[in-house]
Amino acid sequence: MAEGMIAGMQASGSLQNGQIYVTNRTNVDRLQELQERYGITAIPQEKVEWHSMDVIILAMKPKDMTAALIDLQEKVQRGQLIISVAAGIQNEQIEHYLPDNQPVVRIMPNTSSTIGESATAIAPGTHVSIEQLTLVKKLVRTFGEAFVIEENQMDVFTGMAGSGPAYFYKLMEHFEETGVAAGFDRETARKIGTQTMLGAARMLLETQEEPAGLRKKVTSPNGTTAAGLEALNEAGAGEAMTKAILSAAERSNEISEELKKQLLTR
Ligand SMILES: NC(=O)C1=CN([C@@H]2O[C@H](COP(=O)(O)OP(=O)(O)OC[C@H]3O[C@@H](n4cnc5c(N)ncnc54)[C@H](OP(=O)(O)O)[C@@H]3O)[C@@H](O)[C@H]2O)C=CC1
Ligand SMILES: O=C(O)[C@@H]1CCC=N1
Repeated sequence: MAEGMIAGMQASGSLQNGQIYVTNRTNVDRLQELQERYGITAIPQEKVEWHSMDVIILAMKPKDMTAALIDLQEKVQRGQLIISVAAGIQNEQIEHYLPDNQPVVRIMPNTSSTIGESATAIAPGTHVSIEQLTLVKKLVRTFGEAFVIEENQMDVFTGMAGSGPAYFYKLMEHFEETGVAAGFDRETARKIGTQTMLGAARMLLETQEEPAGLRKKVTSPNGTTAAGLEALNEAGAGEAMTKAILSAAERSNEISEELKKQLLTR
């Protein structure tokens, strides 16, 4: 996810390469790769001048978050803005490990940040100033659209947009397989699917019409789309989408509960 954000930030031209630093715990080759690919500064953790960073973005797996925060306790400056992209980890849980009144913001991007098309949620913690929130919005907009939400909406946002690209890729896999099985070569089947998905998404964005209205315009009485939609309904496609979003949201909540248990022991 970090690479996706870096790619989007860099391509936006809003940030200079010299403004972006990236680090990790162990994988030196990965750092080298990121530095070569994006022209940013990739350095081992011990060489990071933490005090000179305007913003520290935490993009490790939720399971690695507690250790990372404990490590950060000594390094973070008072008032320094901390952004977390970790699914399921609440601002309060992050604040718990950091000095009093540390400004913390949770964001939930998705991998479409790579091409500047993420739908990213922003949920500020309790110690974030208006200026800092403005800065986060500006940063997030370098890799897509920003949605400022209440933190209690974060689990469901994660189910919708954080995980969302995977649902559409999964649909595309089926779309493509069906085309291939019917005799199209894979490349053509993928292009047909991609253009169809892109066209539908742009119609929604550019016409501002209701999805149901656009659907009706495709659906001739007793025609092919009606047959296709009936099959989708019979297979429970609508319910499946709702279930996917809610299951992901539930998992986000579970991750938060798992961290709460760790919190009791540290
Ligand atoms: N993948 C996605 O689509 C999305 C992911 N997220 C969130 O982003 C986070 C990362 O996910 P993802 O990119 O898939 O995971 P990855 O495992 O690909 O990346 C995690 C990175 O964190 C590094 N890391 C772990 N601990 C530390 C530490 N203490 N200090 C510095 N670096 C550390 C790891 O490197 P090393 O092991 O070398 O330290 C690794 O490069 C998760 O919290 C996830 O919930 C949010 C939205 C979407
Ligand atoms: O699968 C995950 O947990 C992460 C968070 C949202 C998307 N990917």
